[in-house]
Amino acid sequence: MEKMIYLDNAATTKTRPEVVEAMLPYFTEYYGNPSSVYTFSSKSKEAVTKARETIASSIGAKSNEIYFTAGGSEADNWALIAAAEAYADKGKHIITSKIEHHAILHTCQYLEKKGYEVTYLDVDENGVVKLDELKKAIRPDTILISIMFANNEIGTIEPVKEIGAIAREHGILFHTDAVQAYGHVPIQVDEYNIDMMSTSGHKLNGPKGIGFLYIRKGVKIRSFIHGGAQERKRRAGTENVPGIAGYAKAVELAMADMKERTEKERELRDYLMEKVLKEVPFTRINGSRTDRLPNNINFAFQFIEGESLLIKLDMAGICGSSGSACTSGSLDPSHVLLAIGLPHEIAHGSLRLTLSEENTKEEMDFTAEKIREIVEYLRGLSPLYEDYMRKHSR
Ligand SMILES: Cc1ncc(COP(=O)(O)O)c(C=O)c1O
Ligand code: FES
Repeated sequence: MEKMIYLDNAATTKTRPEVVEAMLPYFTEYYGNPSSVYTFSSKSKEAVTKARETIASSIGAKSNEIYFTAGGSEADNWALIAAAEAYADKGKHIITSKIEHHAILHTCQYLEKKGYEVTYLDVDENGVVKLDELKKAIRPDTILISIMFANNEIGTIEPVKEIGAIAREHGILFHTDAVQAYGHVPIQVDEYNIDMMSTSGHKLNGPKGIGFLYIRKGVKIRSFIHGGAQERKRRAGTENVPGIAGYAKAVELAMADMKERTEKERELRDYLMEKVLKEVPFTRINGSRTDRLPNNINFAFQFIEGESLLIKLDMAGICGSSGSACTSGSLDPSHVLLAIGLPHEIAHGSLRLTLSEENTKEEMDFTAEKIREIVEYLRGLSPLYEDYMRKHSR
């Protein structure tokens, strides 16, 4: 393969070699089932115990508040469904936002079919949840508030601390989907009043198919997968020992170098963003310019289709992602871009680039140059652009 420039780290990240290294013994050497009684399996059990400690301490939690899952989607499903069931006697109203990941939105729709009521909060033009709307939405029968820590498309970081405080003040459970934020921004569950939190290993250079749900001690929440007694009887199934060991390694590394890593990403990100904004007319940035994940860029290029841009970028060896949905078989653009008020035609011309510390300035220069060339080319084919230019050149 020719040189590839990977700018889709919000989709998934490269597993660090140290992570793979940490996983290997649990496939071939210490493959015992952690639940078995013989001494041989104590190595696997020990790995899970240690991993739980490492992970718990990264968010200021206790080990027995960490429940391993098969990733972010499972943690989101579990948090919402099990909490809804456990607190149904108090009420059946849930508050979330319009820009959540589908793992939350589709679970909410499922709960609506089961007789729950869900309020989907609006966000402002930067994708920030409106706190006054949140306060107004709270009812005596509200049992759960679920708002993401940071958005996967536009990178906006939500006012989680304020949301947590509001939830606490009203005695309502607060869940946050921190899949995009964990390992990229510091998170302490007590400081933010978080009662439940979902994460996923493959978004912070860990393995795929492993995540955890943090559940604060005292929160009444039922088991989600029924069967054996694993995860304190709340999530049955033989533990994914290599995945868990790898996840803990990824967390350890991510916490150790978070500051330098994200500073480097931010610098490269701002360089690319400014360059493209300067060189490509009719371009805007979607999402907050200040409260934003350090590695996220989301451009909207007027008069073009994000999909065509992506395909052309791919031909140049650049991996990105678009806010458009035609790939998922729908003609609607992303629900996130519509929620921040972008008109359809602009939302269609969006491009998400998410960096890693492995990217270089040369890659940013190459990417900016390709974007400039391709956008110019695509606009040359666009009747809308031609129309606009004709009207405005008179
Ligand atoms: C905000 C958010 N929540 C949940 C998920 C789902 O995580 P997983 O792929 O581990 O199921 C993702 C992944 O894209 C995400 O970005
Ligand atoms: S054509 Fe792809 S989403 Fe619009």
